[in-house]
Amino acid sequence: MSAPPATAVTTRGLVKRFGTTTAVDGVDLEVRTGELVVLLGLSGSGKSTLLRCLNGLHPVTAGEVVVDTVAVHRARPAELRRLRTDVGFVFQQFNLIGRLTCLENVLIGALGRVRGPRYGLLTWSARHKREALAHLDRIGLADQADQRADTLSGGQQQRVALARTLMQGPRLLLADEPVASLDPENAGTVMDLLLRVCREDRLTVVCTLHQVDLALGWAHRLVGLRGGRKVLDRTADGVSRAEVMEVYRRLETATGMAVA
Ligand SMILES: Nc1ncnc2c1ncn2[C@@H]1O[C@H](COP(=O)(O)OP(=O)(O)OP(=O)(O)O)[C@@H](O)[C@H]1O
Repeated sequence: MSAPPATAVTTRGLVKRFGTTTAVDGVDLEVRTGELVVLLGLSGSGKSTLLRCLNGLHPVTAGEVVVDTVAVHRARPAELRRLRTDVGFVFQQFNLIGRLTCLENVLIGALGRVRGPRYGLLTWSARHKREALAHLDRIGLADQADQRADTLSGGQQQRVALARTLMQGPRLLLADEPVASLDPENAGTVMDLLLRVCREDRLTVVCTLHQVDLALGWAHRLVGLRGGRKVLDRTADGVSRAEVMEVYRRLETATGMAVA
């Protein structure tokens, strides 16, 4: 891809329905290149669905999604496959292959960039191995390169998962509750790393979180969803906690009952 445009992600009137459930309801969003945007909202407010619409994991029902210069909402399967090598995805559950070493797991991130399959460490070039080691070094786990992934702590596994995603060479990184299963210290370490790749690589990060304090501490911008609609879109600078907590105000139904 050529030089990235200043806007990394644009959605216009994005709607995603599952049967009769409207998960995302007319969301307009602009994410600038190099920004760390956190999506907040109650469980079921549409955060994960919105994230998955950005790389075409969920086809959209209506509206537009543009990532870099790719119109995701009308992309053909081959175009979507190409896009997904430019868009990394970090999941809550790490999804490492436990019996493989950390280095082998990170190398998997490069599969989209090489021709043909790879079976084991010996089939990777020295250049790829050096690159994978450099990513492990960056996340502070170079000395664990030869250790089986399933022997690491949750926090360490999530860092390896991040290194694997960086190995992909993405421009956009989508992270779906990347710290939900981590203790506060490890959660902070992972958020630090996400912010660092934003700053140093000008990588754009869109991340869902449940912890408002982490969002306030690390995000450049906060986007709040309620019932699939965008109800907050503010730079984190100067935003008050009370303002953010409004996102979590329960929806009032016609009968006065509170629902999420
Ligand atoms: N694959 C699916 N099929 C049917 N309904 C879905 C599907 N994925 C999400 N939904 C529904 O869409 C709505 C939004 O869900 P989504 O997972 O995006 O919310 P969320 O804000 O990410 O929630 P959480 O914080 O619990 O992960 C919910 O009502 C959910 O049940």
